[in-house]
Amino acid sequence: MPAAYPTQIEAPAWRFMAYSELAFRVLRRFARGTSRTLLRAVCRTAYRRGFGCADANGCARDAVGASWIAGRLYLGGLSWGPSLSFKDLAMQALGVAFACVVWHHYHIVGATSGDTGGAACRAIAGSRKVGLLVLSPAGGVSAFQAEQMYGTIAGNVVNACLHGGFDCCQDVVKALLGMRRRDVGTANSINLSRLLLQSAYYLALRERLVTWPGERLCYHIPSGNFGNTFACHMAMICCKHGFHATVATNENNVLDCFLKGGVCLTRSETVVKRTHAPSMDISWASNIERLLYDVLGRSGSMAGRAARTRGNSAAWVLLAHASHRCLRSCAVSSDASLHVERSMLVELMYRRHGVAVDTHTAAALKSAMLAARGDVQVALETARDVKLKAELHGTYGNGYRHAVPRRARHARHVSPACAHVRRLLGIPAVPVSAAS
Ligand SMILES: N[C@@H](CCOP(=O)(O)O)C(=O)O
Repeated sequence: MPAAYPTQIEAPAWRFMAYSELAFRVLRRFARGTSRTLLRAVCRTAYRRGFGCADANGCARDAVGASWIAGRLYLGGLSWGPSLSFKDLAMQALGVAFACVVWHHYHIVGATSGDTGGAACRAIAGSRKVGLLVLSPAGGVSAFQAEQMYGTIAGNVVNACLHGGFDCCQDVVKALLGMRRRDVGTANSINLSRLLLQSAYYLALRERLVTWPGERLCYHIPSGNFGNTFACHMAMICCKHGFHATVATNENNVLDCFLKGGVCLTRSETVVKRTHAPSMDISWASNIERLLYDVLGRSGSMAGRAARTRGNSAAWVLLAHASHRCLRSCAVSSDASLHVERSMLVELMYRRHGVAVDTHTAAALKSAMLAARGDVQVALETARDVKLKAELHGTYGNGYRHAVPRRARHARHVSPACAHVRRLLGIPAVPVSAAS
């Protein structure tokens, strides 16, 4: 957690600033001890590389943009990076930062339900100093995501599948980090720098979409591990004018329940349903513990006790208290969606507005469409539709070949750096993957 949040950080000039410069200005307020030259160089390098998409008119696009849908409804475009998901906005910068500041071999471990893994592979593959180990649930990612991750041919990248859901992969990552080794870090939102980098786009979009000072803006955020929403929560605290956030979830609605004043913050992994919005198929949203810390007076022990209700009924009272505090004091609300609603919205968006969205983004759009008419509503994009298209339509076509590796998808090379992490985990010599 940041020791303290900077406040009122935005300035009028931000509206016209390139995203790389704006991200640098957000970051420098949190990372006060770090060289400004280094931070600026990291942002410039990260957001130049691989974000150079042009829009339909051939105009250069910034790393972050918003497309108008109808009335006051916008789609927050965050998936123009190399792996086609919003995770690139943080992972590309982290990849550059790791390469700049790490002197010896460093090991990054990550758990993924599809997007974090792809973004990490794209950001770290080929690095000479950093090794990457990605753990994903066997059969729990889309065909495109599997090809994108398991097809990464680089000596420093290993993909391994675990039998279990995303929670099981994340538990392994947390156990590894718990060993407190200085040479092991993570690509997940457990790593606060990922969330600091993500909070920049909330401020950037707000600057671009709000036209007069009192205008209200609400972000609708597809949420699984709650990292994206926590990044928004941090941005809200730092922002002069504020905005509102709504968490959009699927049938695995533990977050929705918690934020509506119920207390079911966690469920057994066995009752997690597999859906066509797999990034939301989790039983425990890791970053909620950070929100608990903030709403429970920044007390680590209270947040820890409230978060550990798994098998501990005494903590429920504390958790119920936290849930009501969130309801009263946080500008975060929630909405859950069903498969049929998301599928209908994917279809409707394409037919009526000519916009192709993925199933997670559809959950955010549902929430945005139900929200108050007078305010600016921004549904945030999770990934480009192609990442989950095969699951809905049977194929994802050839239009996006640049986002998946061109070579054979079973070859895998193992670098000494990753072999070391593998040994730590006790993973067999040849990594097991869904592809094999
Ligand atoms: N939905 C994520 C799961 C990991 O979340 P993170 O924000 O903690 O990295 C994914 O797509 O991998």
